[in-house]
Amino acid sequence: MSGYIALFQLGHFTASWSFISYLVVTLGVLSAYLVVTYLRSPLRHYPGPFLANFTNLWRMYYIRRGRFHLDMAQLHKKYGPVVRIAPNVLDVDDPSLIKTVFSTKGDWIKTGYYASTSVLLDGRLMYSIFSEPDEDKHAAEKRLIAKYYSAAGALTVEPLIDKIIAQLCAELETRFITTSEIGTAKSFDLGSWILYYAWDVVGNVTFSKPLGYLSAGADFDGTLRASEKVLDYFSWVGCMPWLDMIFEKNRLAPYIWRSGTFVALGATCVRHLISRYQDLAVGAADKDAKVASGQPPDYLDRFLEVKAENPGLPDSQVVSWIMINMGAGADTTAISIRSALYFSLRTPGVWQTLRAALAEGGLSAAENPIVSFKQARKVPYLDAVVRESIRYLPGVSLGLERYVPAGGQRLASASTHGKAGIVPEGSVLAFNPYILNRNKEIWGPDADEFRPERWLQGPDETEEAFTQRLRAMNDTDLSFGAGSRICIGKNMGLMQVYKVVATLALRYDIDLAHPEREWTVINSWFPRQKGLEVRMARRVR
Ligand code: HEM
Repeated sequence: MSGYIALFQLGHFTASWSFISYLVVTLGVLSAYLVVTYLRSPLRHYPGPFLANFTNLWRMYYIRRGRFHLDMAQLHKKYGPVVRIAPNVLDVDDPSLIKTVFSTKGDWIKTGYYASTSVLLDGRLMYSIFSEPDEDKHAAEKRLIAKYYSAAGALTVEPLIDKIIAQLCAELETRFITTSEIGTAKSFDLGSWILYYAWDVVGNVTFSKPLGYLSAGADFDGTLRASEKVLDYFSWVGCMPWLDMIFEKNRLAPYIWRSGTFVALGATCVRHLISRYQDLAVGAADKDAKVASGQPPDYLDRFLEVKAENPGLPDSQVVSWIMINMGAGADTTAISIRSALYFSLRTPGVWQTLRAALAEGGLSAAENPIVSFKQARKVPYLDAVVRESIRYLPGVSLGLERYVPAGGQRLASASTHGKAGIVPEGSVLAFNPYILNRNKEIWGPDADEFRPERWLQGPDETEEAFTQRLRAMNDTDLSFGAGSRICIGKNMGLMQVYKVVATLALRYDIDLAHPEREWTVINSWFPRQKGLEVRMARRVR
């Protein structure tokens, strides 16, 4: 018996010993790897959080917390304009570099961060216009569809947008706006309705069919939640893009991880394309007949037109374009509309000034039940409110990352921080619109305040001084990116913010239900807000 015990103890001891040996070896290898990573990094002299010296995990962890824009603001306060946030990545708050990095030359390539938004097709990664790293391929693709998103192109879908704004108002009036006394109005989450609206717009401009969220008053098929999950995933996995191959971009992933987030979005888009082909086959979706009946062509009509003009263009390309409208067009627009409403309602005097400005601009609910973009653009204070809202909380509030091209890049802004010099080719510079949009040298000491007036000429400001100030603001504002990779949907997104804000302001009295409460912002590349609770009443004055 005692022999067995001795043997067991020996076995136990041996097992513990081998476990300890493995642990020591693993920790040793890991430490050596981290130290070598640190020593090999040409960026190690730049300041930043200690752990970010060794691994991308620091950045990934903080991004996953959903408040990275605020974390970065703190870090820039502490370390200055250049902060090292990973062994190979610097976050840069230097407006003087924007024209170099975000130019139309296409020498600053998008990093692997963007790749996870691509889909795997027949075992091959299929880049989208958003994620394509090859600038020549990107330019060739963009050329095919850019005109449909230009200022003039976006105007052609305005009637499709108007229909959904009308539906938004009708749904709100039926469900919540039942009185002209704001004191007795019931409170509700306007933020969710703005999201339903934005997704229905995407459906209507892309397929001439709203997706049905406004009429359901809910995320009835889970797509909106799925889209949030896609963004949550994209925001952190991009820090170590190879992880995407394990979690998503392989044939087994959907079975193992039940992820398949981009796959699900892709499948929805394929369904819409098949449905259009079926309609075309029975003569139910002919574009010319549609136009003859007074309806504008939708984006899918346009994409199929491009496909017809370019034989050989695969259906997967059309699906990729549809996915862009769905994935990039709805959440960003909803976020920007929510910001314009929330910050204007919350900042004393702004909402009242906006309503007075709309009236001075000759707009009224009776004459302009749905405000046209042309009319909205004529009201300078509305323009100021929209631009300030997007500056204050840009629809993308994580770093726009680019690889430093051949020859490296000198960072003048880092000269006060140790061994500044040339950042070598292949390093990554990240420009976070949220950070640049709060740069005090450009926006003034009150950069952290919401103040639409900054976009207007001051009472004591000369024309020349204002022009100069405006130019500096425009050149720094990365809310829609810039250069060859500027947002393709900027015109369509902006048009909706102007129209929806003006229409709601003219038609309704709106109060925040809890003015004392801050809303919640979860930053997953798009900073989505929760808690735009309001009371709304029919406007009688
Ligand atoms: C107010 C709403 C919007 C905001 C704030 C916004 C913001 C941005 C930003 C900051 C970028 C630059 C990304 C980078 O350089 O890394 C971008 C790119 C892009 N956006 Fe938007 N966006 C908005 C609306 C839309 C809409 C409606 C669409 C739909 C078509 C869209 C499609 C795209 C595409 C395709 C790109 C990539 C462009 C390229 O790489 O050539 N966006 N957007």
